[in-house]
Amino acid sequence: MLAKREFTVADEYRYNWSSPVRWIASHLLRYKFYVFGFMLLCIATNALYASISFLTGSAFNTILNKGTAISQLGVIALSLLGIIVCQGICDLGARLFAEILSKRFARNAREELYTSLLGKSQTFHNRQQVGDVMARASNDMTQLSDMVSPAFDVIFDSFTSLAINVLFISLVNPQLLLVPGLYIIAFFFALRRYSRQLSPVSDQMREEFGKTNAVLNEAVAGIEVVKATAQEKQEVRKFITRASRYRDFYVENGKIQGRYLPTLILGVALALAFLHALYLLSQHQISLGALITFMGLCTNLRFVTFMSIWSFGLVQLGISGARRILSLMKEETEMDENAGGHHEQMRGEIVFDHVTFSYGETPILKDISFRARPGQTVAIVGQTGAGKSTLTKLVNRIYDVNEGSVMIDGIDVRDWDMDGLRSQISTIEQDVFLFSRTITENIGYGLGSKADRAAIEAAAHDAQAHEFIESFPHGYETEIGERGVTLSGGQRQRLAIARALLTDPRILILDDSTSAIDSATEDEIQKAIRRLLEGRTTLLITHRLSQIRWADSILVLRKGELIDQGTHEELLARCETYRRIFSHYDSAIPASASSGD
Ligand SMILES: Nc1ncnc2c1ncn2[C@@H]1O[C@H](COP(=O)(O)OP(=O)(O)OP(=O)(O)O)[C@@H](O)[C@H]1O
Repeated sequence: MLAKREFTVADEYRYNWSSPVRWIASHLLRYKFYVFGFMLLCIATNALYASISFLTGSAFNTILNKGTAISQLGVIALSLLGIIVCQGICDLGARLFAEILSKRFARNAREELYTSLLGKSQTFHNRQQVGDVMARASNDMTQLSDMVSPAFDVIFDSFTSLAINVLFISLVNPQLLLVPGLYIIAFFFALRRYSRQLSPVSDQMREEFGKTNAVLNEAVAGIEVVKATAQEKQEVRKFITRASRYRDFYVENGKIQGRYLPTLILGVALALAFLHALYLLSQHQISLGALITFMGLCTNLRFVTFMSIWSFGLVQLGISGARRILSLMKEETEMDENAGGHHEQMRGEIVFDHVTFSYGETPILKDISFRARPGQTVAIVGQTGAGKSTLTKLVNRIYDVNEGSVMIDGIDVRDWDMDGLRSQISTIEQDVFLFSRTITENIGYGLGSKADRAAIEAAAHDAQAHEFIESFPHGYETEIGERGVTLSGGQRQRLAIARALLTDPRILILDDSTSAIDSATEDEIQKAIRRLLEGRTTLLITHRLSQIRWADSILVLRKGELIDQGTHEELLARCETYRRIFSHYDSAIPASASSGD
């Protein structure tokens, strides 16, 4: 388990992460009853199956032994029937237990990965390709499930069958063990070589599959750009290149399977075993019935031989999948939920004390210091790329500072309980994210199941969203398309404002929040925003002059440095950069909006 996580689930089951195999074992051993039940049922199935050959041999001996009564044959036939029925029941139980184990394993591993991803920092998620993460969460998970059932199931079953058949052969006549013994030694060496050859190819296959998925995911997510720039051919080429690499490893995998030696060795072994048994028969060391039993038991060795080709292939793919899932979960994350940290109702004072921050090598924010008192609105202005959005992301710890500190109510944000901190800060970003759920669920998202319908409608009213929501045929129950594509930019932002109003945060971060709203609704939106800001400390990034003017204080950023701060009038009077930005914003504002300022 990782030392740092942003999110944990109460009473979480701890699995062993020290290696992929141990991780798999710890998942399976969570259900010991099913694991041992499966093993016992497999052993019973195989013992019963092997005894069929035994009884067939005794039937031959009975027939050849002229003095015996026909009733003895009847007893053997009835015993065979009973054995077959019992074997069928045990077989059914073993398969059922294996299936239960496989599905529970996949379900628990999915849950573990999902929880782990939710607990990772934003920096971690910035590093990942969504398509690759999805491939791990879906396809690699399926490989895990297939590895347990049918692969493990068949492997355990076939190796139990091997052991029991060998045991039964030794009961017929220990001398008969010679050829099967030599075969088993050769089989194990060949199998070890096969697994070693297969392992790197399986790893590469899973890796290539993830990359192919990432290319596909990116093209589908950016389909508008692909179409608008007529780059379908380029995307197809990229995809084919990736898919061909995956195919090459798939073919390589097939070649290794094709070179699987034990099937050939088994053919030779069966012929030698027959010769050996004939020799022993000619020496009167075994009966004809024993020879038939022996050959029946030898033929059962085919099962383990043939099944190993694909079952070991599936196991290798499962282990490769487990390795990829585990490596994602084990990747260190920078932040911790800090459970037990400072947690109380915020007043809303924000202090930046000599803050320096960088995403990589180059500092994006340099030595920033300012104070926002509770309830104040602080606007942040600066050219594009100056670091305005980055600065706001340090307040709710999307990222942590490199130097200096960000304090809320006098406590460093790193000492706050993560949940307590984030639940009292709301952000409305430039690119509002909505879930493909109903409007009610989207507005109530920040409160989870606690949101009631009346409060949601009141928030929508205040955000000037009620009217357009009601105009939809399903009103508040309208399903929003993925990422909110079925709504206009302005509608998305009003839903975001409603969401923020509902959570009633002490601190609000508004990042260019009204830029997509047309001038006709501008006045109403201004009202909604004023209501939203009332009594909350707000960090405001906007191109709206009217909003900048309301601000109690304005920070002027240039290339990550805070070059001045003060009120609109103060800055107009003394800050050349502010005047320049201000004149730029002014000209960017439509005439109707400007006149309202
Ligand atoms: N996740 C990230 N990883 C690496 N660099 C980033 C990341 N996000 C932003 N940057 C870089 O940080 C710098 C500041 O970006 P930021 O988004 O804070 O600027 P901004 O002032 O808000 O710009 P805009 O007004 O265009 O939104 C930019 O140079 C940008 O390239």
